Amino acid sequence: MQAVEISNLSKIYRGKRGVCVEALRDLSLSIDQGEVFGFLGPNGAGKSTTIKIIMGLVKATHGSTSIMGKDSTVGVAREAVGYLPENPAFYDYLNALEYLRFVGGMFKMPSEPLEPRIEQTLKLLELWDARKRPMRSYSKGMVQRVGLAQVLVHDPDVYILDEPMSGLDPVGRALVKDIILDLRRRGKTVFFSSHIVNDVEKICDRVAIILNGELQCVVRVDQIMSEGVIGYQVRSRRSGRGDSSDYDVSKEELTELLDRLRIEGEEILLVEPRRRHLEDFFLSIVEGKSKI
Ligand SMILES: Nc1ncnc2c1ncn2[C@@H]1O[C@H](COP(=O)(O)OP(=O)(O)OP(=O)(O)O)[C@@H](O)[C@H]1O
Repeated sequence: MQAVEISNLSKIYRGKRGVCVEALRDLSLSIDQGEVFGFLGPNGAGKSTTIKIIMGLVKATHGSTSIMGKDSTVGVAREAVGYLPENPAFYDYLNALEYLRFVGGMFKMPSEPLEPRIEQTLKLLELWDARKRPMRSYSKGMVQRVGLAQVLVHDPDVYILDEPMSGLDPVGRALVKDIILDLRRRGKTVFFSSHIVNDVEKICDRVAIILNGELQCVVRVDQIMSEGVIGYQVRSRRSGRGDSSDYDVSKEELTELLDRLRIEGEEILLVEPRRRHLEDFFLSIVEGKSKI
């Protein structure tokens, strides 16, 4: 059984004056259980629309979505899900502690696992000291962290996150990456959208790229990374001398260079692959330079 299944999804938004926007066209995706899956696309590509349809917030024009084998438009299917909306907004007059108690109550969690879980989650997201301040006083990044806290507090099996790194500083982004990696270690499924490709590269098993509402490709990140070695940087130093020399060589030229440097009595300090990053791949798809 797939954790999330999206089948032939289409969405046309119809405006009041008959203006139509085709946001999704025949999108199909399967997310395996235990997988971290990145949903990439530029602004306006259709990522949030897809996620809102899965979460039952927007109605599809055609197609269907399921979570753990159940129709995701039926509420009971979403009990196993932690959902982070894009730009979360919370009750301004509640503090983080009260809000997480409210969320735990919605998931019918008894106070015994709930209270320690709230403490653990608020500490993890560095909100513990601010837990009794009303959320209207929180910064943008703090609100995003509350959004992540309410996703984690009931320990669901499936996580659907719309731009989880949005509004966070580099420290906050690194924390979110660690949290997602920890979820993967614990066998959870994470489906998240982003347009910041560098954030995705280190944590995803697979990514899908969507453009103008159409799926362009689904790729394994490790495959892109391993196929992406385009050459090597080599640094060497003549024995007894302080200065080092750098060389950029292709894959084919590497062995010949290393042999030559050894014969010349050079000490090899570094051999580092230069690879095509996921971002290069993403840009080549989005800019139409390559297709899969
Ligand atoms: N309620 C709406 N009414 C009309 N058009 C909409 C509505 N919501 C989204 N759209 C349009 O649908 C398309 C896809 O939007 P969507 O928000 O799904 O993209 P996205 O990939 O999430 O973008 P971003 O990265 O900027 O958040 C865009 O052209 C957008 O203008």
